[in-house]
Amino acid sequence: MRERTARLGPGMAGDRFGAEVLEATLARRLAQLADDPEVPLFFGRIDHTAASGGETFHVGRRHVSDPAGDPMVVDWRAPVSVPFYRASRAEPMGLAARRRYGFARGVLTGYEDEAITMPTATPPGESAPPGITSPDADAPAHSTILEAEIERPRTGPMRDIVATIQPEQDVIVRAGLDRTVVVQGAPGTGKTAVGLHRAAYLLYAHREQVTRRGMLVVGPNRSFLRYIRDVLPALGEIDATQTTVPELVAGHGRLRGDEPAAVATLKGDARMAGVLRRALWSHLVEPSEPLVLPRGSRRWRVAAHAAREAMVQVVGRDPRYDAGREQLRHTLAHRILLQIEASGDALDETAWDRIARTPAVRNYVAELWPVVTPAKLLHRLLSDADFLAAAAGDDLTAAEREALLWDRPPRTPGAARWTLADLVLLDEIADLLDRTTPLAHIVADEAQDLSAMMLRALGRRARTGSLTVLGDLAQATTPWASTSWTEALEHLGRPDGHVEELTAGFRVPGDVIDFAARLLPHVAPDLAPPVAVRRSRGRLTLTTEELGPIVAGLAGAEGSVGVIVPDGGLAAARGDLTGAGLAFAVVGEEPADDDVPPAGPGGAADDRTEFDAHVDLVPASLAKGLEFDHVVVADPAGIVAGEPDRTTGLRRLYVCLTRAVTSLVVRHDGTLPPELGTGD
Ligand SMILES: Nc1ncnc2c1ncn2[C@@H]1O[C@H](COP(=O)(O)OP(=O)(O)OP(=O)(O)O)[C@@H](O)[C@H]1O
Repeated sequence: MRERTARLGPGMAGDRFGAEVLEATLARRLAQLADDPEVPLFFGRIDHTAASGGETFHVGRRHVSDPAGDPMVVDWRAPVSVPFYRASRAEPMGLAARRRYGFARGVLTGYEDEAITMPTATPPGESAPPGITSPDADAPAHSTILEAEIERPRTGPMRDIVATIQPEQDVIVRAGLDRTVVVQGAPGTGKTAVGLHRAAYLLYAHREQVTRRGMLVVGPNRSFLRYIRDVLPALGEIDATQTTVPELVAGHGRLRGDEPAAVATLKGDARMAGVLRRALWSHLVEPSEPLVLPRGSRRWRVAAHAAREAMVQVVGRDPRYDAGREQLRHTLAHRILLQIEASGDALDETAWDRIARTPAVRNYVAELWPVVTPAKLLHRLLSDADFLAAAAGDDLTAAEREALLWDRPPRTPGAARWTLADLVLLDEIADLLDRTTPLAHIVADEAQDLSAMMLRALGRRARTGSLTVLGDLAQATTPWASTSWTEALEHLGRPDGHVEELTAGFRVPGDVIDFAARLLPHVAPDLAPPVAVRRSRGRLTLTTEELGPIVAGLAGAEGSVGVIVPDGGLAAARGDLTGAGLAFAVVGEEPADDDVPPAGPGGAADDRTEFDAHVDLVPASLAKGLEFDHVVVADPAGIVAGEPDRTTGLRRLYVCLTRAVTSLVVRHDGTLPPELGTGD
């Protein structure tokens, strides 16, 4: 398929422009077909029963056809592939058997067959088809290939799970484009994986619409986006934009300021939406003078009361603020037009618009419906106590208004040191002025950490589309975090969205879960820990040994190593690891050239990420969403103390303790947070 595409050179096009367009299309197509030789094209096969047509399909990452154009591998997202993921002996979906292939670095290492339907079709005296083990109807299907995939030592950045998506995950992945879904799940239950596979599914199932209108994947920070960035391209999808909330609102101004958590929380409160709306619409001025339009020798007028009536009429249509101004100009122009026509003047069809554009109409309307910019409005709101009080009405207390006001207001909006919460407010104002262009779908990861106003910013970008919202309320570590998904759905403007829960833990082994779950009653009493599906119970070690030797002891381990430290302890830990002669990368810092090997065959130097290093040093605030084969959590008490309050601190620690796939070492100075209950 690649060769065929490459042969279709741009020479086929008629003219130069056509050639350029074709070249761009071919380059895209080639990029989509580009393959990692280590990633096999198929991973499964389904055999239908004779009664269901008896056909056999290989299932793979993408559709592959032979030179004659006949399908050799069907795309995992095609409807025909659904039984591969969902068929069971209880519900065979027409399958006789399912085959799973095992690969190691692109080399086929084995396969296993699972009989789905009892081979009743096999006539007596004949044996089952070769390779198909006779089913024991009562035994749960066990797959060593699936188990090996789950147990495999983790290295490098996140990989896709396309070969082993579980039935309950598949239901979410294939939810329709019109459905907004919240996925609540304990650490390691596959939320991120499911969200990315849903993105890939929607890009496939609604290709034209989703590519045209856009797909956005929103993650908590840049290093997390580097961690997941290979997953969609490995599934053949290069058309999703991966971003963070700060990047999403960066167009409104430069992020330059910081502020107390209480103020940021207040600015993130949903009540601010009403305050901004009232502040904006309070700019309308009641007309006191008539509109006078000189035309030739005559002067046409719209009386002040009639102009007022026109304004009320326009406002009643609930337009965006800027569109309302245009509508008012046209409504007033229409009134003049009627007068001119009544006087017997014949007007052509452009007259209405021409009148609306005259300086007299423009200037008159500009007085009544003044131009407002987001920055000017927010600057005034945060500087002018009376203006804020009027806009706030009963929504904010006097103390809250006091907290919102700047101590030393910048002289101009341009001089304001906007904080992240401010930029999100500017985004809300921009949408009140002019409708934000919506996208087809948004996947929002770690969404529990978003404020109501941030959720609104995402919701308006999916106004005519839908969202996949991923998160875990127990891992909320921002002061403005959600405490309920029902409320979050309200803020997203999707009260009808569904909340699904994933409970099977694919990452964290049993002993490590049991340890981390001691924190749950303190951080999220209503939530249960994941149920580990890993067979290995994992290794858990509590120690007071020095950090350098601990990590040195793991340097020869097969999988990746993550050393999680309090943000404030990063410099010291860096010294410890360097002192122990270890090579490592730091999460959040773009790696230097010689820190990590090139990323895969043909990977350019700037393709490397910190996750290509064997050992990663991780500030606790960036641990969320990541996983490592071996994890060392240094100074748990320091991690808890690094947060503004104890609950947030314990949640941060819960996040850090749940990053390990194989082993967890907790390194402390002799005292552990009492909530870990290690006193016994
Ligand atoms: N069906 C599956 N088959 C194999 N591996 C899976 C499956 N589902 C999830 N995993 C693996 O489990 C690990 C955790 O997945 P993921 O990071 O998506 O979980 P999460 O719920 O987002 O975790 P967190 O709450 O910590 O962010 C990953 O290594 C992922 O590949």
